[in-house]
Amino acid sequence: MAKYTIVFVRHGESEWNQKNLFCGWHDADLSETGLAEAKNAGTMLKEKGYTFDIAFTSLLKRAIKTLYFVQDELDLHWIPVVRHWRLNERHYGALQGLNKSETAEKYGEAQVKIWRRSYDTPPPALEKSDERWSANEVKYGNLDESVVPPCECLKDTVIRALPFWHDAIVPAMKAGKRVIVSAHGNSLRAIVKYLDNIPDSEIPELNIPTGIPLVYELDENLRPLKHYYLADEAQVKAAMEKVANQGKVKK
Ligand SMILES: O=C(O)[C@@H](CO)OP(=O)(O)O
Repeated sequence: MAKYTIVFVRHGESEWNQKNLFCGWHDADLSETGLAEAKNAGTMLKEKGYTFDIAFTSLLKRAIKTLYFVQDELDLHWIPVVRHWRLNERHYGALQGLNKSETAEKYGEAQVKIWRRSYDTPPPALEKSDERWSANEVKYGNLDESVVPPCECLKDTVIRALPFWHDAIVPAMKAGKRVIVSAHGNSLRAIVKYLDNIPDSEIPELNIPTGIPLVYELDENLRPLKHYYLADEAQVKAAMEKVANQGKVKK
């Protein structure tokens, strides 16, 4: 029997998802569709009887707002919310702001897949002089500049996300709290890779859809017993394919 249950949700569609732009640490807002997805995630959780004692999210508004709309549906505005940069999206470096399909036209779909999904090949790095350099943003002002990445491959995201998993999320679960995590496609891929021990060679094929709650049931050693999305299989499959196809040349 499961000792712990944790719910992950990737934020609803952002305005930059809608435009098919590499987003990373750029603080894109939810699109209208994303807002509806966030509310729908809350409704699905409510219908299935989920409730939470604490929530964790990133410093990016697409995840924070998604969490808020989930809380709103569940009438859980009052629970503690811990926001942390370690749950941020993977930093997409100099690709941030570029269109994924146009980048595939220019560099080829295979290269874009490497940049999007390989475990340890990072995208091109941002220069400190670039106006997109994240350390210039007020919200990262209290961070040591050396931890603000110029770009990240998934391996880098695993390395920076796991300390937060172990030091903040696990203790909350062990204290008996029901936890929800609202984060991002790649920060969630990082956590799920760790939980399910997914090999580096298989992780490129994992895509996490927006706005569909993903439930993990864990044993007393925090090993996953099973996981499932709160949506039917066909819907999840289609949503995953949609994410995978974002890196393809537009026909
Ligand atoms: O652009 C991004 O930051 C991420 C998530 O939206 O995209 P991808 O699925 O290409 O890693």
